[in-house]
Amino acid sequence: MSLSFEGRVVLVTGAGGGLGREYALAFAERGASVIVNDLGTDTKGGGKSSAAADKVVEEIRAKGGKAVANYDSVEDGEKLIQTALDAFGRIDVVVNNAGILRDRSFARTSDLDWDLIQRIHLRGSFLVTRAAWNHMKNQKFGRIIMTASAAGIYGNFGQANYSAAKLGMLGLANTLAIEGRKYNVHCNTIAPVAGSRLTETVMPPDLVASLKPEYVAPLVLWLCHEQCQENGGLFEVGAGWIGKLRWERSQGQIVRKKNKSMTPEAVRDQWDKICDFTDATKPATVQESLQSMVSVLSRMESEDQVGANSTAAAASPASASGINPSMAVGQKLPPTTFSFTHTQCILYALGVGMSTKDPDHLRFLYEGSPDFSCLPTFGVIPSQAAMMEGGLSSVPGLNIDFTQVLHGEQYLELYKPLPTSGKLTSEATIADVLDKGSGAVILLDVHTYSGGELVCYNQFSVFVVGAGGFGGKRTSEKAKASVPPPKRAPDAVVIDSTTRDQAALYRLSGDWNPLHIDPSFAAMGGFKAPILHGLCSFGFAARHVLKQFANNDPSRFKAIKVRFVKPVMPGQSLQTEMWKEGNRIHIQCKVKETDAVVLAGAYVDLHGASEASPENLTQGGGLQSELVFAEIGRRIKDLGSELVKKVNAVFGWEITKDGKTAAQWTIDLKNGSGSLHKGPYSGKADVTFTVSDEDFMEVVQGKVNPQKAFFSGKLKVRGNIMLSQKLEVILKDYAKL
Ligand SMILES: CCCCCCC[C@@H](O)CC(=O)SCCNC(=O)CCNC(=O)[C@H](O)C(C)(C)COP(=O)(O)OP(=O)(O)OC[C@H]1O[C@@H](n2cnc3c(N)ncnc32)[C@H](O)[C@@H]1OP(=O)(O)O
Repeated sequence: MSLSFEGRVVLVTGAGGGLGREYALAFAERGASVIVNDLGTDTKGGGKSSAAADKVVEEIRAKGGKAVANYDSVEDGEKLIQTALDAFGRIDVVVNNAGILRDRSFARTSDLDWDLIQRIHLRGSFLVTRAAWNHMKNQKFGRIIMTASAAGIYGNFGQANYSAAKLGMLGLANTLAIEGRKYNVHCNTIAPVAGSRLTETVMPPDLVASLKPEYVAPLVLWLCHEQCQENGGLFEVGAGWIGKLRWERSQGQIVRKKNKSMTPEAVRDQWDKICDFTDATKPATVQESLQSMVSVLSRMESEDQVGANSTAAAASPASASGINPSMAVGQKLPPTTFSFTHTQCILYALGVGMSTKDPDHLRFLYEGSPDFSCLPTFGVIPSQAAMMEGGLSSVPGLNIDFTQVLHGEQYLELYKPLPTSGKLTSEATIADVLDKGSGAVILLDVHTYSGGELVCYNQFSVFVVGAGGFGGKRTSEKAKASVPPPKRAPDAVVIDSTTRDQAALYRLSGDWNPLHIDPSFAAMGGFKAPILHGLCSFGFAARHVLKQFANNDPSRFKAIKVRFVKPVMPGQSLQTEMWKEGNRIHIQCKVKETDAVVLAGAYVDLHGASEASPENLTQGGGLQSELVFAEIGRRIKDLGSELVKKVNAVFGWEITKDGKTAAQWTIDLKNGSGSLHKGPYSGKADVTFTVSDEDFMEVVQGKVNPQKAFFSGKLKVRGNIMLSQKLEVILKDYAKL
């Protein structure tokens, strides 16, 4: 099928001769209505005449084509576009071709030589394109051509002004390509070589003769056709040949050590490596470019730890081609350290939809709450940092297009309740790589430690759309399986809205993937708008279960598994359906507005309400003070009537234990507060406790059963809330143990 431009309206600037004229004739010949713009100046911008444009319009009309002339300067961009709208009612294609030369050696380039060239080429292209931009966006179609030059790409003696303007146009085109993509407005750049009024001043006549404009125009027509999806490309074209250009970057070299200054001598000493293009990479986006910078930092971190030396190359987008499981599986990412305070815990809780509207949420939102806690699903955050900062892209055998990465599945298991502040170290390993046909699945196992003790384990399943078909296996025994829910109506359903800014808020917890905020990035992944983080919906679902089946007690949480089957858009409502089967709560989440299942095969495993007996606490012997106290708190809460009796005896107060008004007890060493509550935890703390140094030591060392210590009076309860200050001091001292 020949390429038709029937119904399209095309503006060609500088179309009175040379390349511009050729484009205008070619577009018209294929049915386009053409605006032939030419100011009628000479090659240096002098003089003015309507003759050049008129002549081309006549030529077109003589052949039965449609064309009108325009004689305005490209600096009057609006007028050019108005001509198109007046004559034909729309504008589909802009070919920025007009230009003049003011060649001078750099030393002799005057302000005027400089300004004139920038104004006509760069500013003119900007003004004409801007005038057309909204029309193109609104009609969801537009094609723009920028005319650069080899002089800009490579430099050329005597053309400093022209080179600068021409490469400026490439920069303009690169960004327009990104901004226009989702509106089907594409922008490409050509660097043509043709015998024209401009080139005849710098080329021998016989060469000019062989470089005919008609050997350039077909590329321009193709790039401007609706069938062509090329966007943001740069092409050299001439004499019937076309080549595409792209950036290449050497693997480079890290020239400083962490926390050390960077010296010119280090740069000198590594110069050969910095400039060595062996295994060069080809970053195509700012994201790809920055990705390697992020990885460089984490690599420095790991070098600092192991004293190794490495190149930034390994941190730059993988130079291996495609997915190669035999290279990738078993690879470890550099360990990462995640330091956090209550601020991150609260920010995360807000990110997964907690709100002060619900009094139950206060314990996760206010560090002053007596039972202030970290949501269990916060456990994914330090681990994710390990993957993102650790540079998945740096793993040999994983050459991934990050615009195609989706979160496929997630498993999280906690071995201890998460602290509300601290330092966690994570180590990630590529557990397996699967070929799912429509995509590749990368399984990452991440273990997170606090001071050498395992706190949680995550398995991330990363789905790379379109990266399948590399001949790998389809399943893995290492994958944590998802489990379908029972075939009966759910035992409980919770409906909760996400907000329009849910992803914008959630990302502040550390998942900076532009897919969730940047419309152009989302468009590259094939989405109409940025989508919600999978782990945000996951956080919503988990807290629904925690509220429904565990009275919001984070210490009851054991593990969660989720598969993300469809994206969620910020602002949609999540409907979590839950089935209780013993300590396993099966879950399924739908988007309420569309009824589409978005989380499937999911479950939360809870600890039973009386799974850990106080006796068990002493068995480890080496339990840390914080955990002992957390457990004491949990057990005291479960002691029921015994506790009620004891407390009532000590204070003469009445605390009932009838489920909802159960006495609750928590301790947070970092915040130095411990309290017994009368009634639900949203109530005021009524009672504080204290303990002597020796007795506390005995409990910590596991020599004394905390339950017995409590009832023997070694762990004393006091009825004066003001004593919490004293308690704080005591506990802070012990926190150092
Ligand atoms: C450093 C980087 C770290 C990155 C971590 C993540 C960063 C985050 O910022 C990114 C996100 O949060 S993205 C948002 C959350 N995720 C989503 O919205 C994805 C939703 N899911 C989908 O669109 C499809 O399921 C889709 C597209 C995933 C698959 O759909 P299809 O291609 O149609 O697949 P289908 O034909 O149904 O099945 C083919 C095989 O693939 C398996 N499969 C399907 N969905 C899967 C999923 N979600 N996870 C894992 N495997 C999945 C199927 O089971 C099938 O395999 P098999 O035949 O062997 O069973």
